[in-house]
Amino acid sequence: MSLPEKAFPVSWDQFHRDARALAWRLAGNGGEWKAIVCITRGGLVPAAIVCRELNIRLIETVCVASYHDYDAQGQMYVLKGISEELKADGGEGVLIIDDLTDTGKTAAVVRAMLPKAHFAAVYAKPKGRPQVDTFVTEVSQDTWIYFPWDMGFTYQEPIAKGSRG
Ligand SMILES: O=P(O)(O)OC[C@H]1O[C@H](OP(=O)(O)OP(=O)(O)O)[C@H](O)[C@@H]1O
Ligand code: HPA
Ligand SMILES: [Mg+2]
Repeated sequence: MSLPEKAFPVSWDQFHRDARALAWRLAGNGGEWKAIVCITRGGLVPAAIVCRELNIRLIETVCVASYHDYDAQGQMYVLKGISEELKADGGEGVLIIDDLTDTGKTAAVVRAMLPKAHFAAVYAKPKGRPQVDTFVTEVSQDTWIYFPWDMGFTYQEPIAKGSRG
């Protein structure tokens, strides 16, 4: 496993704030969204926050898996697609939500299913940006975002090492 150069750890508080900021941006777009399609699993958390803020009650999932070990992206698997009802009109008025876009490959696969939908992610890396209509924070391509649901509390070595005792 090769670790990425830079780390961007995100706490639950920070994620809640950033997902709410995404909702504010989407509200500012003047959009009336008829449904959310969230890209599992990472998109489930921001989708819960955005649907509460924007009063959207029709929530669909598209189940995509690609990363198996940190920065190694493997084969893309669509485990569950989107309902025919939401795909009608090319997804006009539908909001697609994910936690982030990295290379943009996941976003491209889902966009192809709903070409007229609006794609929103909380975080974006430069390669994925062209796939995203609305996002909150950009981080560099060589940064790995650590989400709070993947983390736990651990002891931190002091910056000046060797002074634990
Ligand atoms: O822009 P890309 O390079 O395609 O990467 C972004 C995708 O990778 C992660 O999902 P992952 O496939 O790891 O599954 P998960 O959401 O179940 O963790 C993340 O949640 C995005 O969906
Ligand atoms: N963090 C977490 N999951 C990811 C990332 C990332 O930076 N890129 C692709 N999946
Ligand atoms: Mg994902």
